[in-house]
Amino acid sequence: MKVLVTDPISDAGLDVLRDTDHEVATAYDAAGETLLDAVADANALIVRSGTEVTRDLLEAAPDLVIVGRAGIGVDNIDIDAATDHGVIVANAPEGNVRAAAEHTVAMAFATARSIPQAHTRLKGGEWAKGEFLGTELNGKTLGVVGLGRVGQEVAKKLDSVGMELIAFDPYISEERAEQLGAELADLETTLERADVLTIHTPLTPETANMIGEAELAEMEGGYVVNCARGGIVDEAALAEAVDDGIVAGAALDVFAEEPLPSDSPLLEVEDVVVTPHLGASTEAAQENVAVSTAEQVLAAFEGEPVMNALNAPSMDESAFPRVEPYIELAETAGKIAVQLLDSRVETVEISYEGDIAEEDVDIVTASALKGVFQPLEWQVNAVNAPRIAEERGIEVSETKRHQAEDFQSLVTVTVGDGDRGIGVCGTLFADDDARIVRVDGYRVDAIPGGQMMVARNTDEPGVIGHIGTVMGKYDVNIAGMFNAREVHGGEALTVYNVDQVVPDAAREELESDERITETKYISLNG
Ligand SMILES: NC(=O)C1=CN([C@@H]2O[C@H](COP(=O)(O)OP(=O)(O)OC[C@H]3O[C@@H](n4cnc5c(N)ncnc54)[C@H](O)[C@@H]3O)[C@@H](O)[C@H]2O)C=CC1
Ligand SMILES: O=C(O)C(=O)COP(=O)(O)O
Repeated sequence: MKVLVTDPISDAGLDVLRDTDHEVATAYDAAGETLLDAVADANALIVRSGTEVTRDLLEAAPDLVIVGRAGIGVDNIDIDAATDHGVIVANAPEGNVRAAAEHTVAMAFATARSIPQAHTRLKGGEWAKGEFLGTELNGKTLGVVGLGRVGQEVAKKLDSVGMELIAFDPYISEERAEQLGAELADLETTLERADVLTIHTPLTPETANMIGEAELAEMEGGYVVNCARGGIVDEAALAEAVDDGIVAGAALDVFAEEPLPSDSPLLEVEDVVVTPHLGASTEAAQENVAVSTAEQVLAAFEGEPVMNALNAPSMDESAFPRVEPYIELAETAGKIAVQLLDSRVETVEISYEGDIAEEDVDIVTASALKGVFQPLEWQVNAVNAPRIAEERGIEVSETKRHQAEDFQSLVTVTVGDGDRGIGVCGTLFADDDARIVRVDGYRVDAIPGGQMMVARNTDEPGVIGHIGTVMGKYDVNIAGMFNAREVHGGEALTVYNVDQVVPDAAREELESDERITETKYISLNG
């Protein structure tokens, strides 16, 4: 597998990848066509905030399995497009939180005490002591917009220097805010009360330009710190508010245009402190996020759950060994069921019985859907299968029953076309040996694999012999079979494992015999 890294990450992460047999390539300055060429044969792409992962880029990378973001923000990644292409997107949401929070605190002090401005004057030979009268943070109010991981860490740190805490975050519980000693309020109140306003939301359509001229007007002499994302605060409005003294000062680590915001008015304003997106740039943070991202790439290559996947089912690592064998079984059951139905799929039901019903089975359900869609869709996998179902208006349901008749665990995939449904039920014997134990209500004991044929015929002497003869005539070798019937002399269903494709002509010849009602060739390959 080839891992392409397009933004600089710590050697600690690169070493995790290099310790495997995978190829690791870096293309730090690649852009435009060069970048598209570089991703053409990549199986994984690792980025930071410097690479725009667009739909075009994803289209240029047909073998991509995962995009790993060695950091938190994924606003530079088109996750929708990745999902459409069946590409996992995973970030590293923990590793740089402390670094980002420390940088935010440093920026709050830097602006409140004019440290960069005083520094520049002194380096220029001026002892401008009398010109700087700072603001003490002790006793002032910190307004936090976005009380997530970084926001909470900043709140804790600035609480310990004696600040009051007020926060605006519509998606956080009162209880969590209370634990931090923060009062939850609406945006307007937060702006009015904050002496220092610090932003910690992701950049989304909802947060873009959420702090503009009207919001800044509420600040009256306060400070604004943004170490989250450029574009959340309107840069022109902030530059003007600081210039006019409505806002006392601002400190920014992030810009609407990066790198080097070419015409941001903020760079011209004396009381605006800036850093070039350094929030996560500590050795510890970079090691953390690089290692975490490399591990997730390896998990994706192994088909294991990717812990921080943003668009794919993820699961608890300790439960994975119990669930893993069912992933393939469900896919197989889905593939068989859809080929037996052989008409438009309108419903898919995945039911779990016995021990497996106790587990988190999202990943198994996604895999069953993958099996159902595989014969129909190019490049379908557990990432995009749930979306394919949704887009096609296919009703997906999941049921769980804690008891399983005769077996420890059963997974049944039933596909329906609105008129009828075909259920294929599988289980695992010792050593995770997969068995199909029920097909459309018939009890069978079939080993799924390779190529199969399922025939329905009347239960009378000579029929199976006739089927064997016809198959032989078409050079199809029968490797194994299981015959099932509900009642003596009624309809029987037989599952054949075959070594060759069953040609249409063979099936037509079989079906021309009035004792044989239906034959279906099933391929589990691909
Ligand atoms: N400058 C840098 O180098 C770094 C920047 N970041 C950025 O910091 C930001 C925060 O990261 P985390 O705390 O890890 O994210 P998080 O997801 O843990 O927290 C974000 C919080 O924002 C809240 N939120 C979402 N929409 C909101 C809205 N419309 N109004 C108010 N609150 C809203 C969410 O409920 C959540 O609590 C992200 O934008 C991230 O990219 C993170 C690390 C380093
Ligand atoms: O983790 C984040 O969200 C960051 O903003 C850090 O960005 P970076 O990895 O330094 O480009």
